[in-house]
Amino acid sequence: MEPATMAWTLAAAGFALVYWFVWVMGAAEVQGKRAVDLQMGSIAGDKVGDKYSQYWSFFRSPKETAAAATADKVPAFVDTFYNLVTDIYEWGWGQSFHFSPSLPGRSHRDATRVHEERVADLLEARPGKRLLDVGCGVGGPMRAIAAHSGSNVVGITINEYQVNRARAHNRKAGLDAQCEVVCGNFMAMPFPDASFDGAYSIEATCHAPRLQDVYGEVFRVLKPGGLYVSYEWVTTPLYRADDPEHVEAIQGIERGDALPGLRRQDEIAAVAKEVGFDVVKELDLALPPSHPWWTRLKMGRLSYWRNSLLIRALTLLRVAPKGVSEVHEMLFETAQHLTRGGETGIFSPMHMVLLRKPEPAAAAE
Ligand SMILES: C=C(CC[C@@H](C)[C@H]1CC[C@H]2C3=CC[C@H]4[C@H](C)[C@@H](O)CC[C@]4(C)[C@H]3CC[C@]12C)C(C)C
Ligand SMILES: C[S@@+](CC[C@H](N)C(=O)[O-])C[C@H]1O[C@@H](n2cnc3c(N)ncnc32)[C@H](O)[C@@H]1O
Repeated sequence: MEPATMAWTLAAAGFALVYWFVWVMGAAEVQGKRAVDLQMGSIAGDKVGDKYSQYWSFFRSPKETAAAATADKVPAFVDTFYNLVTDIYEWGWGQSFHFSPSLPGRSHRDATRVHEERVADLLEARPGKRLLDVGCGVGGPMRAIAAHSGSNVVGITINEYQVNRARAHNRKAGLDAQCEVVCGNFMAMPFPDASFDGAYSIEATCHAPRLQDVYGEVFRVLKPGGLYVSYEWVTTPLYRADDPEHVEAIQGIERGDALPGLRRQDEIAAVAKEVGFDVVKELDLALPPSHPWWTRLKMGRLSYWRNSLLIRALTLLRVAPKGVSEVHEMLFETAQHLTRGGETGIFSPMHMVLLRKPEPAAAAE
């Protein structure tokens, strides 16, 4: 081959390789977000590093002091966290920001959908019903539940960037007539009393410093007789506070997921009763016969490596803002702690409670 032809062939092959690596390999789990679209929510490109340091400063003071002194600062801290991670989550995981038990022989997408549709079925959702999605992310569950049940869903999230992403996805899916999204704090919701037929939260209330504050609000906005399903992040009875390995995994999960402190499994139903709910059902969906929820994290090692490389390249080329690599590295570490929590059985991200707001007559008994 002529040297010039050889050079052109090599250049074309190199270009094709880079194109494949960035556009194809780096494509989103669920079509939509690509590596080249990674932003840091509503944070300006040159402020990502500062915001990332600000995020970490929350964990610097001793735990007890931090929890007490900063409870009122948690929503802002959680908002910063979601500005930092939303695009990476969408790109590397999909539009549903939660785990699900794996289903042998079926895709992650199917497993996610089944886990979401279970919520709609538990709520007996159907056309004409108005549901509340407490901590809705970019709306993956909301769209699955609206499509499956025909009900209307209103989602609330503290993060404005997620509101815009969720609205765009709703329009694209043709579900914007059924799905609405509001920016606000689920501990002080901008909805009138008794304005929803049902409510659910999927892996979101773990961000509340006091579970009473969010469960109390859900109780207020539900109609009497209305059902509420929550998938809660908890430590299980296998967790030992005197085992350094257990403590390391749980603290790692808290630091990498913007949690003011994980709750024990037995606290959930107690808080629900305290705010007035009847507990209809309580079940840890992570326990057998369910298949492990953490295998999806373990299987992704090769893609983490690819993603990390891709992010570094895009940062160097100034396509992705500086600081994305650090955030990605933090998520990689968090994935190890979550996997450890799953393998040891000390942690569950899907402790399910089904609650009912009593009818007035029943409440008076
Ligand atoms: C409910 C919450 C979030 C749960 C999960 C959706 C996310 C927890 C950890 C996240 C991830 C970890 C590793 C990332 C990987 C390094 C990257 O290359 C691609 C994205 C990840 C897989 C990312 C995806 C989302 C999680 C699994 C919390 C916040 C309450
Ligand atoms: C892990 S994501 C789960 C999102 C969604 N439920 C899903 O499964 O895709 C947690 C969500 O809770 C929201 N959230 C956390 N604290 C909140 C608060 N105080 N008020 C409103 N939303 C909050 C976050 O903004 C985010 O959308």
